Amino acid sequence: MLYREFDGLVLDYSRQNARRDTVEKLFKLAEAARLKQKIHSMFNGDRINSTENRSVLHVALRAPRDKVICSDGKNVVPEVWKVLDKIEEFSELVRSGSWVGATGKALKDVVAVGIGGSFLGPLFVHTALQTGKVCILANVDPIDVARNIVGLDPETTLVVVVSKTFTTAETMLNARTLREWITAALGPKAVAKHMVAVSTNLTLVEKFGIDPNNAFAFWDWVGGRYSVCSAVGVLPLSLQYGFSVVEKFLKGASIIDQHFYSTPFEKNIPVLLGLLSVWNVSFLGYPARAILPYTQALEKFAPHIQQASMPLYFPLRLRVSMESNGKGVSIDGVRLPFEAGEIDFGEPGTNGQHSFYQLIHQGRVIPCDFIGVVKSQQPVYLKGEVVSNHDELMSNFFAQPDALAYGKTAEQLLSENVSQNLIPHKTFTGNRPSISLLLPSLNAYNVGQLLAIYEHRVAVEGFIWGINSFDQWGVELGKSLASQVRKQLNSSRTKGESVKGFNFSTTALLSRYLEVLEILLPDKPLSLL
Ligand SMILES: O=P(O)(O)OC[C@H]1O[C@H](O)[C@H](O)[C@@H](O)[C@@H]1O
Repeated sequence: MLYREFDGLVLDYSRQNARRDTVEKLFKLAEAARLKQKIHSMFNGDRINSTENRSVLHVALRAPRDKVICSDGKNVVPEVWKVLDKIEEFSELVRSGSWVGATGKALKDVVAVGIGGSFLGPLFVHTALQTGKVCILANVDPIDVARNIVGLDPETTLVVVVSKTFTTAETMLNARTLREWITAALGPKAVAKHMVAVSTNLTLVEKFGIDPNNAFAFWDWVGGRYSVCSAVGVLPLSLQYGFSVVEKFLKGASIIDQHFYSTPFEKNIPVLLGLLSVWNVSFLGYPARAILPYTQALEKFAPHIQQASMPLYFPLRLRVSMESNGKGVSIDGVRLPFEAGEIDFGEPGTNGQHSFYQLIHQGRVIPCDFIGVVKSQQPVYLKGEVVSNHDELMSNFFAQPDALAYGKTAEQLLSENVSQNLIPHKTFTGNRPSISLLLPSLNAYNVGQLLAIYEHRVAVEGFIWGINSFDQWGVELGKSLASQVRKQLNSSRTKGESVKGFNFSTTALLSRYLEVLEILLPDKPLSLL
């Protein structure tokens, strides 16, 4: 049966372009690729991220206290829990109003600043847990920062700077901007009460001026895009929802870790999903995947799985795959003779149905992940209606996979008296693959399960393709070119130096930018804060 259940979750993969014997062959492929050994290597703390010489142990971040998971022969679980305990204590102090700001007032708002993995995971989980309005986000664009602190009072705001390296240009710029916002209003000493940090680089945290006692550590065996279960996500989310809620999220992820590690492949949800993705990408040649949650609360799930980047803002009152598997060489550095990775995109249903589904139904073949939830976070029954608004939403969740799988034939259209000229336009070939994943509800525990399923699915794909899913060298090239441009802008703006050392096209565009800026920028620099 192409249907699996685990711990309240249901996976239906009967609408793939794969038969039972295809799945059997994929298990053989897994065996040939030594998938089981690779999974065990990851959990054993082997340095499977070989280009960075690091273990990949995000599973340790959500392991129960008594579990033993070693990196370099040392059990890392006690260190993990030391930080979790510190977060619990700190977030309770802030939430109860015992931690006061520089002027003695309790803190009401949290602004968390980060980018990439230090942003998207917390944003996804925050958006999933929040039943009310989704908060506004801030980008490195100064106007966004300015807009997002409108209405916030430095006296009652806590800034959490989230950066694994504590060197990322965008994050550090935003952190400096917010430091200035706080110190201008409350004086330099206020940083101690209004700014905390999450990082692996505690030396730079201290250099920045944040008290090391107010820093929450994580470790180089946690990849940025796999860091939401570290202090990166746990601190801001505990400040927002309380530690006990975040603990449930960690438990949900941990139960999937155990399932992934020990369940035979035929019943192993992340393994089945990973193998089917490899089938779709490498054998059927479908380069994209649509992630379509039928719940608005998962609107930031697809961006997290893509691993895009933007800074974030969390009002306390009440906010992985393309970076991982977007590789062109094998783990041994040999150019791949096939395409790896897929283009992930998505929107919650039914919104997506009114924008890009036409392409999915009749244009390109794009395997779809339909994600549905049985119990709505906010059920609404209108007077006189038997079905709830949520049932209406879920009707679409059930209908769309069939529309894709079965399509509509010319014969059916003829029997419906559709006019001849419209028949080609209304014909749908069907045979378009999808999976359906049904969660019992969208509480913190289920969100943890969902996260871990997708994290491990990405790992399975990478293990089969023989690539390193845990490094991201492609990101570095853009960063170093941006830094050259920044230097040029600096020397042009301060010393009037002309643009040099770039290709013709960039030189022309950059010169034009500087020329127009000269005309448009007023004499005095604008302060947006
Ligand atoms: O947490 P940071 O060190 O500031 O890094 C933030 C992000 O930087 C880059 O974009 C990396 O590709 C991401 O994986 C990382 O999450």
